Amino acid sequence: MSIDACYEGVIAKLTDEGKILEISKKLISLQTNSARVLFVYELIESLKAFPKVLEVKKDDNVSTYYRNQGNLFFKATQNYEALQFYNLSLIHAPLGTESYSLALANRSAVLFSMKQYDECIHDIDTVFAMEYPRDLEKKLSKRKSMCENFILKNKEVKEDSTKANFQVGEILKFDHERDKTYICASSKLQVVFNDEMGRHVVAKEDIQVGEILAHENPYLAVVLKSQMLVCCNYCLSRDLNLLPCKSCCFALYCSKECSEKAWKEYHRVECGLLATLVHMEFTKLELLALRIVIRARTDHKNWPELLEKLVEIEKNLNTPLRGCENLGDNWVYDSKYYASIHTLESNVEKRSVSDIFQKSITAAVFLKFLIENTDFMNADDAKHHNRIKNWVAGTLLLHGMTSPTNMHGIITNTANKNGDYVDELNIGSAPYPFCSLINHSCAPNVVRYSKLGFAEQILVALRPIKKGMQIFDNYGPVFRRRSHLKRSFIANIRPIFSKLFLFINQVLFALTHCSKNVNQSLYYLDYSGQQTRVDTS
Ligand SMILES: C[S@@+](CC[C@H](N)C(=O)[O-])C[C@H]1O[C@@H](n2cnc3c(N)ncnc32)[C@H](O)[C@@H]1O
Repeated sequence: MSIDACYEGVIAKLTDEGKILEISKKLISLQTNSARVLFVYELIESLKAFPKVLEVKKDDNVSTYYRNQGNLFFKATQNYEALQFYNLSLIHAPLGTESYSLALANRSAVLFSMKQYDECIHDIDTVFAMEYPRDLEKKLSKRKSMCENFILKNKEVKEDSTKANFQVGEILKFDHERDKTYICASSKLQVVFNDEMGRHVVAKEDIQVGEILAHENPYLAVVLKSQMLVCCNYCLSRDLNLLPCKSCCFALYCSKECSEKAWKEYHRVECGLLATLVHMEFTKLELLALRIVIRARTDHKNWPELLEKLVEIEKNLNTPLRGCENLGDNWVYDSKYYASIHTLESNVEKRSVSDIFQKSITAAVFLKFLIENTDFMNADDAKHHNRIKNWVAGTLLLHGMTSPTNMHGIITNTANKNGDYVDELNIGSAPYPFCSLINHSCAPNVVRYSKLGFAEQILVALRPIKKGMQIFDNYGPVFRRRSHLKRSFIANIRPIFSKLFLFINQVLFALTHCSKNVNQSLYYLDYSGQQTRVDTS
């Protein structure tokens, strides 16, 4: 059952029972997010409408099926499809089995055919480090030595391009003095507040076109379903040597480090739920809300430490320290700390009942999964149980509301086989708490840019910005239509700017283009392995 079907099922039952008005009135009367979610939770329970959690286990037969699919594509020299089917095969193979080695060995053949020799050797070495069918040894050793020969031949060319990439990295370096509180931002910017604009960012000094104004990493990120087979599930880098989570069939990582960080920060809780989360088609914003709540807890030693921190965060809500973390002698606003995420705008008072009801259903379903299928809510001390349940319920809804208002899509640029700019590609979504303080305009004066295959964003001045002027970003076409903007920029002048965006993207693409296995990103399979989209350029 999808989450939409769950929502529609609840509405249909309430309509049949003639209870829609009564439930809406009750929901409106509730004052806190936790009260709303716990009310909806009881309602879904009474209607017996909670979905069940699915279990998808690693399975040799499924792995073999996908490996055979990969073989078909490989034979047809459709390397990118073959690679993704081998990744599906790998992700479904129980660790240490023959299927696991074969998926890797076959992927190394694709990498060889794609002339990705370092990556090919990497996969072969991974196979050699495991128990593997001995008849593979001769073939893989031969492939490895062919790679080594090619690498030796190409060494000179590679050294030249490394030099060029290094210079390019220097060009985009953010070396301006940083603000002492908003530490990812230039000291030329200032965060201010007024009733009309909420929190917003203004220029403290004149800013030139092209100046880098901020360089921000996200608090965490969610990779899009369509990109799960080609991107690291933690850092979103596109990598040809991804390795799967040992337990679930949904997460691939580019390194042990990413896999361990993901496990510690949220995957330990999410791992057993991912099959259900993918199957139920939760949106990236809903998944972000869940992941943020989990990470908020794992950022702290235990529940009491988090609950104590929340008291401090709430105390600062209506002060200039909103969202800041106390580092002893200094307060900083930094995406590393949950305070910056907890305090993002939720627009709760502008939301309709049906919107709040829908978001409360999602929150209640997440809460149910966390209570019944994970140990997330377990506290050592029984007296905290109710507080924890209330907090998790309310915070799932809070971030169900902050996500659509604040999250940024992570867009990467793609190249064709010749390395020329082709298109923009959406790979994920993430909270960037500083970038989220920037208001929207159809005539923006800054643009956000993600380096190829990375989640970090840089903020670049699109026009000269005079001291005192507000910094404006363009949130995209949907936001423009929102009626609650107090100052609306009605004229749709995005078409004028889109050419400029394209140009800037192309320039930045050219500057940041690196050879890190990202060029073929237009080729992807839907996670199910059923759909293919092939770039023909
Ligand atoms: C990403 S936040 C921007 C920071 C926000 N002003 C705050 O106080 O946190 C987006 C929200 O800011 C407000 N906003 C964005 N652009 C605006 C504008 N041009 N005028 C007034 N409010 C705006 C809307 O409430 C919107 O949902």
